[in-house]
Amino acid sequence: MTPQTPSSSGSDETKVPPKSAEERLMVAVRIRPLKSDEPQRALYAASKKSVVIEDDTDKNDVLRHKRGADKQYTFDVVFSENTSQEEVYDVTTSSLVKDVLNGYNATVFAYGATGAGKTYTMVGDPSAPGIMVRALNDLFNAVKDKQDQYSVTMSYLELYNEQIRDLLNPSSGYLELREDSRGRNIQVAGLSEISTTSTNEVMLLLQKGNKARTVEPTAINKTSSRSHALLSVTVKHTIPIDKKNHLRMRIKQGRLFMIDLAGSERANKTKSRGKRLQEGAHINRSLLALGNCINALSEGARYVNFRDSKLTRLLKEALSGNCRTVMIAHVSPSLTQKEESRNTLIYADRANNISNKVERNIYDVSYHVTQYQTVINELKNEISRLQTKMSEERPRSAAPVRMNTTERNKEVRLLREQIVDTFKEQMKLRRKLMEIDSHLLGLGMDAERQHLVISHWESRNNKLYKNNINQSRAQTQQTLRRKMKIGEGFRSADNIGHETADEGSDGEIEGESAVQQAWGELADIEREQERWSELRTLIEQKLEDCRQRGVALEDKLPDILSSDDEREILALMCRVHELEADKMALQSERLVRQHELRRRDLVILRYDRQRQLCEEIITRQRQLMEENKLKLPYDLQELYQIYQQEIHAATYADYSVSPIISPDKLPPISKIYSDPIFRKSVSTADLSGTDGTPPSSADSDDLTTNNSNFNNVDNFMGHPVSRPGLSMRLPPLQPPSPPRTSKHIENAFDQNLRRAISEDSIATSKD
Ligand SMILES: Nc1ncnc2c1ncn2[C@@H]1O[C@H](COP(=O)(O)OP(=O)(O)OP(=O)(O)O)[C@@H](O)[C@H]1O
Repeated sequence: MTPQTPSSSGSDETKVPPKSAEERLMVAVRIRPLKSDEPQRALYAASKKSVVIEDDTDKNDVLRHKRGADKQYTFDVVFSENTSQEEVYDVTTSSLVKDVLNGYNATVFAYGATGAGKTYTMVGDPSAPGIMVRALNDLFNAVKDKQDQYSVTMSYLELYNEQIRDLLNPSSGYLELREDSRGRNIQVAGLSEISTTSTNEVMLLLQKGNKARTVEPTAINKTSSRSHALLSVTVKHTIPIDKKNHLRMRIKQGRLFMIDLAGSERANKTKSRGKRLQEGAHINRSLLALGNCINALSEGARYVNFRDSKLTRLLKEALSGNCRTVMIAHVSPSLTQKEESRNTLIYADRANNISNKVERNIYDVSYHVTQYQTVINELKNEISRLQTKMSEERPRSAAPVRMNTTERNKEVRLLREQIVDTFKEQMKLRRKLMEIDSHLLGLGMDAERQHLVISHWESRNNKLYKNNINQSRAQTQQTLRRKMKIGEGFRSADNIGHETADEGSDGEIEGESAVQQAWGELADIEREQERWSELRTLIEQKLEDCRQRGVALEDKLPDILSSDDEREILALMCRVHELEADKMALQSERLVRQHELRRRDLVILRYDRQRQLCEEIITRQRQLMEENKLKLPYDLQELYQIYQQEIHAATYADYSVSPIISPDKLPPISKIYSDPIFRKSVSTADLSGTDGTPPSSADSDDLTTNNSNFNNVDNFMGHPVSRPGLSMRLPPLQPPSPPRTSKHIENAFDQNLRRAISEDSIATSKD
């Protein structure tokens, strides 16, 4: 079996992989060392890729021994007992870390029976840190000096008895798993997402989380994890697309899940009773659900039931979504654990057949969409801070004793009102900031539009433009500005681009006045941008002041409140923050969708332009052929025919949704019918049967002069495809119209493009 490790794209950002690639799950097996109380071995690594379970039949019983041979399993990689933590990390996870930095999702999960070494691999100990510590370390080192571009957030949860607990904030109780109606977009509501850029802080958080995890001794493992633990780190890399004004951003977002599953166990072996027994049952049930999913996925089932347990719902993306996944199956070499090891290897072997579609999460968003995200992150941070405050045991202050109840209540009310007011003001200022950003975005788009007009003009009038954009642009700009200054009309301008532009032609005059206007507007836009940027700085300062006031007020709380009051207020504030964050998340999601739709509109417009140009070229070429009575090669005839069918098929499809396109509209290529050369001999009656039937080749025989077969449009274009229920009539002849030049098409395209851009700016500024 060829190992197909999750290929790392390294840090080379120019290498853009295919949009989405099918990738097989990587399966590694790690064998833990035998313990002193495990005298007999049943399993060993036969090579770097294979593991053997020994047959335990009596070696002297020749017949039975022959029947039950040792069983060998092959995997992407097998780690023998003495493999170091570093090697395991390097082979399985270090490339995933690079992938995550490049915008991919990745998961590494440890699977296996209880006591097989999963927690050792994932968490490790201080002298031999495991994958989680090493991965976090590498991630933070990679972004250390680029904190302005990267944001890193982490969360850590445990799934214990089918209940989700936040390991970074254990006092928050059980959390809910939410997903949309189609079972996608799975999220844990209320889970703290801590954003940090400090490696030390993140290590402390990890330690804190590990301490909070439910661990109990069992007969098999003194430190048996009774829960599944999921550590998630999200890395967001924001790169300005427009380096000048930072209004449009490209975001690469990758997420790394590191999962330490609880181990499957047999109650009689673990000697579990009571609570332990119940835990074991839950663990086994969720692992059984995981096993079922692995089975179904490995067999290529069309429907896989992820809904059987929370574990499988949480792992859905890793097993069947957009994610590079590595499974590290753990086995004990001990004879006493042979059956458990065999089961693990069987599942690992099946998992080898699972593959995922992996693609990079890169999207372009306008600045204010990222702003929403910033505000949401800030609110989430505040929630975490307040929650930590709530869980801290505070010494009771002397103040409540000094004050009587009425005084204290009055003071508490006042403080609460002040805190809520400051929060409201903060939200108002944040929204104001977003409005300003939105306006700046609109201005940026306006500027882009003007640049489009200018560069269009430049490209038409200045050949240098393509070879040396900057020089050419600066040159054009300088010349135009000089002319504007001295009030010279563009009509009388020299040939600015030193090119062969048609001086005096209507199009040229139009173009010149448009470019003059564009420069004027650009100057206005720049002034506006400056004004709004100043206002933004002012509001930002106000927001910072307001935030400081809020923190100062919160700090007053311990002096005035008894612990219960304080908790109540903090809980209330958390709720308000949560609601605001949820609202913002919804708004930003809506914006992202709108943005995506608008982007697609632009792409469609571009395709449309290409299509129109192709039609123009084909029609003109056909015209030339007709005029010169050229014989059409057979393959070209065929291509025309396919094209004709394609156009009819598209027209048919469009007709069902769009009332604008009539089914009997002749495809643009057939514009040839209206060309003078045809008009001479073709009449409407010739082309369109009154009964709505397509014209036969005999009907159009008159069209031909010499090469009747080749010049007969239906012969070489094929008959229009008739569809049941649709009468395919050819349209009446169009009155002769001047041929549409590519310039006309471009103008129409530019108008559409401009419309789309201005709609975009209107929509964004409304948002
Ligand atoms: N590769 C290894 N090298 C040295 N010691 C190991 C190794 N793997 C596991 N151990 C030791 O074996 C014991 C059990 O390991 P661990 O707790 O990681 O198992 P587990 O699979 O997580 O079990 P459970 O599912 O019950 O939590 C621990 O004392 C651990 O230190």
